[in-house]
Amino acid sequence: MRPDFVLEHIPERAIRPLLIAGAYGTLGRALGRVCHTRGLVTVALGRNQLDISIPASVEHALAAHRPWAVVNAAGYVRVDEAEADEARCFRENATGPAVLAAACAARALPLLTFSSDLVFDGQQAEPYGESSAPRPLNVYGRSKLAGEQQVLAAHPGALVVRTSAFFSGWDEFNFVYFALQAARGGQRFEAASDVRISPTYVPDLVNTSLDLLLDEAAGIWHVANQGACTWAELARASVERAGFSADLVVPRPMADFGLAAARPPQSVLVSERGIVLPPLEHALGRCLAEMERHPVLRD
Ligand SMILES: NC(=O)C1=CN([C@@H]2O[C@H](COP(=O)(O)OP(=O)(O)OC[C@H]3O[C@@H](n4cnc5c(N)ncnc54)[C@H](OP(=O)(O)O)[C@@H]3O)[C@@H](O)[C@H]2O)C=CC1
Ligand SMILES: Cc1cn([C@H]2C[C@H](O)[C@@H](COP(=O)(O)OP(=O)(O)O[C@H]3O[C@@H](C)C(=O)[C@@H](O)[C@H]3O)O2)c(=O)[nH]c1=O
Repeated sequence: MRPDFVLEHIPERAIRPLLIAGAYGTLGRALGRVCHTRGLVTVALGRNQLDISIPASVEHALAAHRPWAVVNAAGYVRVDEAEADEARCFRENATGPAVLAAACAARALPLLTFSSDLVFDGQQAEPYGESSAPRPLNVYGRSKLAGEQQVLAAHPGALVVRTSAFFSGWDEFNFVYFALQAARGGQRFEAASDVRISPTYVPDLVNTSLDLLLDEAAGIWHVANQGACTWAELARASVERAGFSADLVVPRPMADFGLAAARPPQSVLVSERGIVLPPLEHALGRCLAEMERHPVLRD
């Protein structure tokens, strides 16, 4: 059989890479790791190699790497700092994704990008589905909503995954890690007892988002683990399951934290479109098992 005949029958995604923008944040690193496990070839670009808000930078990266699809893991996630840093927050969460979307649309490339539960105001009694009306309460939420709208206007086939409250055993930049770190040091950990969220285990998020991308899903999808709890309940469950006293977790009203940005009292996500992730308890168990191999639980 001639080699060129064989190549004709290999799918594009087996010979062209999946391009990951914002590859060195929590989500970007997890995407790289899961793609490696799944045998998906990637090209991982940090801000120095690809600034998503600069059209020439995006054009250069797409021309140089010829990906079969693009995943945008970049973003501005400092919710309180965003209140006084609106221009940069919008550049990274709205302009950047829109620039990527236009460039991908021009090349008919699939695009996966991420949004947040903070597009909602928390006034609805029930969990939020994809069709629920967004009404953000803070600059970060407004920037994510603008990003969703601008991406889908430029590239109606883009996949926009709304997700929330990451936790992971793969890095130290998340709430579960902070709670365990405090407990391990015998310190009390104050956590909000009046804000309900859908905590999301990053490996589950990444696997499901990649499945949706490979299935050529488009539009807005809610992807979070099944279940909901307050930040205080999440801290308590994490600390207890890791073998520490739950009394170390001190429940407090969110107002006591004096944060710059308003948070919705609830931003629980469900999917009306049929996506179901493993239950939160199961995800937390896997996260803690992963953390046993991590310094947080070692002496
Ligand atoms: N963390 C969470 O709980 C949630 C996150 N999300 C969304 O998930 C995405 C990823 O979040 P997460 O991994 O936590 O964030 P991180 O802050 O860990 O990573 C974001 C990365 O994006 C990079 N970046 C920022 N602006 C640009 C740009 N213009 N061009 C290229 N890279 C850029 C940052 O680089 P640098 O370090 O140089 O700034 C950083 O490496 C975001 O869109 C966020 O809104 C959604 C819901 C929940
Ligand atoms: C540090 C800390 C925070 N909290 C509360 C306040 C806050 O709402 C929440 C987590 O703190 P953060 O400021 O890290 O997260 P916050 O900015 O509220 O959370 C959001 O991050 C952005 C990026 C998103 O898109 C959301 O989905 C959501 O996860 O927990 C405590 O209760 N105790 C603590 O010790």
